[in-house]
Amino acid sequence: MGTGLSGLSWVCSSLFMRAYAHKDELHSLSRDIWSNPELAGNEKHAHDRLVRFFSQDQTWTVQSHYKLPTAFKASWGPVSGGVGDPVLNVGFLCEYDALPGIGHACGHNLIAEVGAAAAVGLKAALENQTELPVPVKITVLGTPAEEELGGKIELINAGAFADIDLVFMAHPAQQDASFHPCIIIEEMLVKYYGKASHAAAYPWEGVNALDAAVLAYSNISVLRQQLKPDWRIHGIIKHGGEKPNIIPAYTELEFYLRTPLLKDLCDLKAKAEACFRAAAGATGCQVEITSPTPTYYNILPNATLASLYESNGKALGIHFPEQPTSFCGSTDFGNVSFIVPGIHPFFYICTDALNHTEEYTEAAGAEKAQLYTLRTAKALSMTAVDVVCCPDLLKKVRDDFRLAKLKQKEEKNQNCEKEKRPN
Ligand SMILES: NCCCC[C@H](NC(=O)CCCN)C(=O)O
Repeated sequence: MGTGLSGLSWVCSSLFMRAYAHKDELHSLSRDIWSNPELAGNEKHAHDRLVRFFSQDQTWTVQSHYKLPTAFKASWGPVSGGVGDPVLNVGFLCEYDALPGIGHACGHNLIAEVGAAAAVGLKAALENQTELPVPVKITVLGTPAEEELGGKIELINAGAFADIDLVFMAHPAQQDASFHPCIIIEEMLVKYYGKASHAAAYPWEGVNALDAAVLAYSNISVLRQQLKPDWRIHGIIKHGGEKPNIIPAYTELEFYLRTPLLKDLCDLKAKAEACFRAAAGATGCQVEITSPTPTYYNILPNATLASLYESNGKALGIHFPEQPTSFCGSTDFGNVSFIVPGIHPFFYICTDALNHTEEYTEAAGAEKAQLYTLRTAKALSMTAVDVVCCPDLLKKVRDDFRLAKLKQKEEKNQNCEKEKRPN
């Protein structure tokens, strides 16, 4: 195989046929994960299932429980190149955590399938190649706990991305998009401490922590009217008391704060904190405010990878609407995008249902999502093939990455002091 062939012609010759051969196995993989939904950090069944999937082909080296109890790593290669040549390590990410009560309502079972399928597809295309411009290795990382805790951030901190050169994953949504920014998110946990008393006999002796929680919730609702259209703040009361005749001595709220820019997040945090503290003042409660999980960053764009993905996707029949999706979520892939050049496209799965609903859970397990899922995996593999085969493209991808980071750095310089983000 020479270096001049496009990803598409390669794929037509080998990858399509061989990846197609795995289609039932891949569907069974995602269906099994879908049937056994597990919350962030507890994805034992999914971890074991994915480890088995890769271990059955002995050309993969598989590390279970890789740096985190439910993370794994599967590596293949390097192929081609001479001894001592620098290796290009292409990463694919699998997510597999579910949501409380509604299972795989964000379709992370399909993210696992896309990651596995794209890696298997790339391996099929590269197997037996001896004339690649650089030796290539494939790494699949099982990245748990996206919905909560930020598994990828823990893996970054543990060095799991240190030797990866490019990273690919894709997320199910309402339409196809080669790039969607995803916004920064920070969590706020608010605890009010009051004083219990008999609610009928001695109400004047109590300090009502539920009143504080309700006022806090209302303060935020009032604040919302004055926020910028692309900011988000939303929360729940996690603990609201024990019994109507006991004045609640303790309540707990969990809020998510989101903005596209870090400097806006600082403003939003300050406004939210004022709302929470005002509720404490009004009721006489003590308040404790913490951010229990790390901040998820926005996704850095990579124009070259996005445009290659779009061309490959179009060749496979993917339609990319002019009007980008209004999906306004957040992901710990954002933090990865600051460390390694990569893409996180969105893909349609043959439903109008919205993420985080029971209808979406059903769609993520349905047979009809398969065509879209595997087509997405193929487009990712083809994009990887393009970059692997063409050193100029690899250089462009790396230049885009540097440029995007530089732009963010300029933005970061306008931020409040205490915010940290990788340079
Ligand atoms: N610590 C809270 C993280 C919430 C992340 C969650 N992610 C998703 O819904 C996936 C969407 C894109 N990956 C969110 O609420 O945005």
